[in-house]
Amino acid sequence: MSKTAQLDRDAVRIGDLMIGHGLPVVVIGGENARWLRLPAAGDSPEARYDRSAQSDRSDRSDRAAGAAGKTDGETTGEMAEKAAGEARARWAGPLLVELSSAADLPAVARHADAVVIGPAWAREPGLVRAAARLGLPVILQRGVDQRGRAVTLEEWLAAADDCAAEGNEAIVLCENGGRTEPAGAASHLPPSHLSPSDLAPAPDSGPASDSASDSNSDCNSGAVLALGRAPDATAHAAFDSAFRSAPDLALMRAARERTGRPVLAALGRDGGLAGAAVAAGADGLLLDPAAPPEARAAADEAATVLAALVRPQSPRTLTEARGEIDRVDAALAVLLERRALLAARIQRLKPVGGFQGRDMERERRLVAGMARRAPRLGVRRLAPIMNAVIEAGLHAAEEERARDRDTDGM
Ligand SMILES: C=C(O[C@@H]1C=C(C(=O)O)C=C[C@H]1O)C(=O)O
Repeated sequence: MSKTAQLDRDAVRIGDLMIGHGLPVVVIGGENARWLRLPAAGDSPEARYDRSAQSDRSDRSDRAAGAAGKTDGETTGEMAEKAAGEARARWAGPLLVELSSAADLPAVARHADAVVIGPAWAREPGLVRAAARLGLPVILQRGVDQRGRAVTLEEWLAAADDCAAEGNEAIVLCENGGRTEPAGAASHLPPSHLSPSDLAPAPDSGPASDSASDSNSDCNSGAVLALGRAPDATAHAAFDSAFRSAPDLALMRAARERTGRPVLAALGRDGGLAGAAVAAGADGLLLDPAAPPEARAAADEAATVLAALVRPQSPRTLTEARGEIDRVDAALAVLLERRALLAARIQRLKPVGGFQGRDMERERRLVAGMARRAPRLGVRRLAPIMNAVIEAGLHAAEEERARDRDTDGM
């Protein structure tokens, strides 16, 4: 019996984590689920050391290389076994393991809850099919392949079809970034003009190497053009790097619409696009194992607050419904806090502020405006709610002013 027990293509279960349409946005790489990238055979000892140090710094040593670094005589498969086994022993929750080669498959089958196929392999049907046959959910990443070429939407979806052809429908599409369109004037070269020496890792992607593993060494970096030959190269390089390594959210959305399968946005170590990814329909956010706490916080916040606004759900159980209420309340709290700050500002701007300067006509109009967006409550029910909100804001503002006066008078 396969571990996936997949019924429907629009939701995939990984351990106790459900990813899909109509379900809460998941954050992988944070508290919900871990992502382990297996060390590649070509990893130099320095690269392994460097990766390990990054993991240690972020206090999240899921990145196997280094922690379970290769010692002499160890095969790639043994390395994978050790790394995946160690990760499993440290973490009981959902564990996603990224292959570095076909030799890793047995270790993945033994220890992982899902197999991750990195962008380097999306166009290797043999490996994709072999991974699908493990019977685990498959996370299929799109980005830049081993030769520095961006995998197209069609190729990505063809790889998903390869998985499905093996009888595995538990597929999650993960958009990593890597543009097919050139971003800067100097990069109007067809991909076939590229040689490995034209490629450089993105700034945060660790030591440069033309090995397959290193061109895929960071979730979100991919390989970018080093525009070293053009005169305006330096000016464009930083922009190009950021642009090319960011997930293509329009493409992610298209993949979701075309296939009905759940999609993830790979954010790398930067939470900056978390909100945009959620708004674009991501069912989950994938963070690099070495992402700093701020990136994880940004991803969690987008998956909670923003998702409550842009991703209405239809929960079926009491637990699901309460989870959704918690997210809506989180969004309300953020907005109530912002409203109270604005109301306090207004009290300072008005000739007469506070309760003394209360403007009942303005309050009546704002309730009427809100009732159009909240027809279930209507004016009659909203009026007392907003009266309480407004009075709470005025009380907080008056207390703050009194404190300020005391401080000034001292
Ligand atoms: C903020 C103001 O002061 C008071 C508080 C209001 C509010 O919190 O929305 C509205 C009207 C006033 O009674 C204002 O005049 O706009």
